Amino acid sequence: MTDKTGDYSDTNGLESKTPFLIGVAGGTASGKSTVCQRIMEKLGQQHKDHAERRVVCISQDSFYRSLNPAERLRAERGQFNFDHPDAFDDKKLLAVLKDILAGKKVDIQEYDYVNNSNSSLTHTIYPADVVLIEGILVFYFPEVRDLFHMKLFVDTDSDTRLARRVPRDIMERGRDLEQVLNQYMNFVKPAFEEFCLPTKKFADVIIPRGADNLVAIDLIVHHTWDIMYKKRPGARLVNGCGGEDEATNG
Ligand SMILES: [N-]=[N+]=N[C@@H]1[C@H](O)[C@@H](CO)O[C@H]1n1ccc(=O)[nH]c1=O
Repeated sequence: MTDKTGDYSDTNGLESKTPFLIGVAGGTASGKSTVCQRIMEKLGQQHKDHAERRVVCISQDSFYRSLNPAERLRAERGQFNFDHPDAFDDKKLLAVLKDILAGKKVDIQEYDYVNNSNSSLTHTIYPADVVLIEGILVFYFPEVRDLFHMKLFVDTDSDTRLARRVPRDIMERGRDLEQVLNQYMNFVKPAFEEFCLPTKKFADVIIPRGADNLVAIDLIVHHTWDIMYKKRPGARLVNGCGGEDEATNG
């Protein structure tokens, strides 16, 4: 029988199926990306070829708006606020998410933190079952927030986040300690409190301790799996999400 949401017995059903959109918010260095990676691994998608991957992740950082010359100069001196909503091109993010929901493939630019701008590198996101979008302000813009089917907030202590952020910015983003701490105190911390933390109330699930919280991640993976695949008779379960073919049970 065809269940109320339509017949998914053919694998082509995926292309015509709206992807399950998961927003993952939280402060900088809270573990958002790692939570997304764990969810992708557990759904058995991490090592698949891009074109066949059924769970993908994009970052809100790919949607930083272009800076004018004066802003770029400030950014090089660590005097530009990348944690403020105005730093993002939310209209572009909204348009891309709507394309993803329409089952279209989209090209996403890789952000270059060293040069504070989008790099020429892009990667293609093919139609997928589950699309994760992670970023400090993914719940700030109402039209973007309203597109998510599930909203997760990664709630990690600020001191833990700072302790992670300092070495990362120095080693991976070519900054010095003084600049990192100044930027944190002048922009990152105040903007987190003013713009990011208030969006926690929109979350469906708050994940204390982020990626270390394996119980929370397992609950989220199983719930996502149930929503996405229990409806597809014959869908194969992988990576401990049930371990056997789902028969149609009417
Ligand atoms: N600076 N600062 N903070 C933002 C924010 O905390 C985080 C968002 O992922 O990336 C940081 N960020 C963003 C753009 C950039 O060019 N450099 C940078 O460090």
